[in-house]
Order: sequence, then structure tokens, then C-alpha cells
Amino acid sequence: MKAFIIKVIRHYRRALLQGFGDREYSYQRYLAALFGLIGSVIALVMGINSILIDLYVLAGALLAASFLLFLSFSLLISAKYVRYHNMMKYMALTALLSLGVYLIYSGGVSNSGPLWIYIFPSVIFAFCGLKVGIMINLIFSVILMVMLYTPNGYFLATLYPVAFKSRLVLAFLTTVALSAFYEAARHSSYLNMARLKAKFEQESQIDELTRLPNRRGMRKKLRAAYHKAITTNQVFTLAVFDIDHFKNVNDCFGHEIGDEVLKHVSDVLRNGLRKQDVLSRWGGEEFLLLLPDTNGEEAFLLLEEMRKLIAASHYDQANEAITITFSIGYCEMSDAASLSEMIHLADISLYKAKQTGRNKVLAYG
Ligand SMILES: Nc1nc2c(ncn2[C@@H]2O[C@H](COP(=O)(O)OP(=O)(O)OP(=O)(O)O)[C@@H](O)[C@H]2O)c(=O)[nH]1
Repeated sequence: MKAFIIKVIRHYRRALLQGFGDREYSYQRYLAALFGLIGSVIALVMGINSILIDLYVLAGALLAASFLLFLSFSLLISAKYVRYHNMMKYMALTALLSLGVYLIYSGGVSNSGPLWIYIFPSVIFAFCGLKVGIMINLIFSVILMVMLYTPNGYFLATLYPVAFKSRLVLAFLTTVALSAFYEAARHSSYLNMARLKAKFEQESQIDELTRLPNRRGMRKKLRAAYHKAITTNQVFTLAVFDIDHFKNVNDCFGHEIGDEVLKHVSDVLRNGLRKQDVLSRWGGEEFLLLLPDTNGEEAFLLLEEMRKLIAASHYDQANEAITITFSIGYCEMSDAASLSEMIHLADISLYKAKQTGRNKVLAYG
């Protein structure tokens, strides 16, 4: 039985937390559903108990609340009724608050009913977040005070001692304040985590040395470009750049100067791009360039320009100017059946460019 209950709880927890992209929304939905279920069972047990001790109006209120809470639980766990989820959250809350008002009014069993209101602040914040939560908690506090302190017990069917009333109100307001602090802290750490997640996600797609997109970041952009080209019926071109004899730079000047040269060529390439082009560091001394909405002929002219630009530039190291050249292979979208084939064909052209003398631009085919 215990294992079964744990299994059911795990199942719903997974379904509720993973079903939606927005984690905070999922969290509120999860809590609302869980509360709906637990609240409905408790209200049902209390309702049956009230029938047994002949408190029929109280029993009716508890059974109605139990039904509404169970209904909200059932709809909240189903992805089919997403558009009703917000409504369900507020319905569960309204059922709960109405029950609270009724318990204050009637006193419940032996005047102990109002003690249930201490669960309200945290439930309200969990359901509605900080701002709306503060509003609802304050409204409920006002209702509580009006009911308790209206002269002649106008809104009460029972009599509470004065000391009980003041402690009930003060303890309730303290619980509201503490729950609000807790919710504010939770929300701010949630925002912090979301910001850090976005930052790490972005960093993981950028090459540290050149600040260009790395292979991971570029793959994402390539998929988007490929999808866009197919839906808009456009072609694009991919070009692979590889520095010629880069090993010599490292061997002659050291790895650190090699790094500086990589930064230098990245800057020169970046400055030679059009606004829409995307350059990435694909591997060690290899760069991949995406030329959107560009066919092979147009690409050749652009790539030739870039090749000349690099060859004409140089990196100054002490009294020596290090000149860099690139071999470039490219492939137009229509020559390949897929993205990976495009990259493969551009690589083949690059290999040919290397084989036939370097410092040149070659198309596939
Ligand atoms: N400084 C530095 N060197 C790198 C980096 N990544 C790769 N390399 C170097 O790049 C060189 C690539 O050497 P090879 O693959 O032989 O190519 P190459 O010397 O450019 O010769 P070809 O490509 O045939 O013209 C190696 O010496 C690598 O150590 C890096 O991040 N920094």
C-alpha cells in the first residue's frame, strides 16, 4: 500500500512538474493540485465527522468544499484542461477561504474551527505568488477582523473569548508576514537561478578565446537557418575556413601567440561579414561561416573578399609580422540533402583547396 501511494505521488509529481516549460507555473500548479487532493480528503473526513455529531450545516459546507477541492485536483492534473487551470486554482482557493469564513462564523467543533486559518497564508502564496498573495491575505485578514470585532457578534454564530480573538488575529498576521518573506525569498532565488541558467546556457555556446559561437552554439543556429531556408524557399551557403600551416605559428612563436593570432583572424573575419552572416569557431584553427540567403556564386565573391582581407592583414609580434592565409571550402544548400551533408561536402572542398596549394576558395563539385 505504502509503495503504491509513493508510486502514485511520484507519477503525479513528474507529470505536473514536467508538463510545462515554465517551472514556476508548474510549481504553482503542482502545489495547487496537491493541496486540492489533501484538502479534499481532510474536508471529507471532517464533513463525515460533523454528520456523526449532528452538525449538518457544517457538514454540508465541508462536503461541498471537499467536492470543489477534488474537482480542482482532477482538472489540474490533466493536461487536457490547461485553459481551466487558473480558474481551478482560484476555485480551490475560494472553496478553502469560504470554508475558513464559515468556520470562523460557526466556530466549528468546540470553537476550534478558526485554527485552520493558519494554513491559509502559505497556501495562498503558493497558489498566487507574492503580489496577488499579499492582496488576498490582506483581504482575508480584514474579513477576519470585521467578523470577530463587529459589535454584538453580528457576523458570528458563536462566542469567542476576547483573548482568543486577539491572539487569533495577531498570530494570523504574523503567519502572513512570515509566509510573505518566505515567498519573496523563494521567488528571488527562483529568478536568480533562471538568470544563471540563461547565462550558463549562453556561455556554453560561446568560444572562450574568440567569443564567437562554438560548435554547440553554431549547430543551433544552423538548424534554425536550415528550417527557415526550407520554409521560405531560400538557399544558403556554408563555408569552412582552415588556417594554412597554423602549426608553424605555434612552433615558431609558441601557443600563446598562436592564441593571439586566432583572436586576430577572428576579428578580421568578423569585420568582413555582412549583418546576417554567422561565423563560428568550429574546431582548433577551423571556422564555419553561415551565409544566409546566399547562393554559391554570391558566396564565392564574398569568400574571395574575405580570403584577400585576411591575407592582406598581419599580426604584429615583436618586430615580426605574422601573415596568415586561409583555405576555404564551401557548399550551397541545393548541393546537399541535409545539413550534415553540407558540412561534409564543404569539408571535402576544403581538403581539395589544401591539396591544390592552399590560400584559395573552392566550391564543392
Ligand atoms: N595556439 C593554438 N593552437 C591551436 C589551437 N587549436 C588547435 N591549434 C593548433 O593548430 C594546429 C593545427 O595543425 P594541423 O592540423 O597540422 O594543420 P596546419 O598546421 O594548419 O596545416 P594545414 O591545415 O595542413 O595547412 C596544431 O598545431 C594545433 O595545436 C588553439 O586553440 N590555440
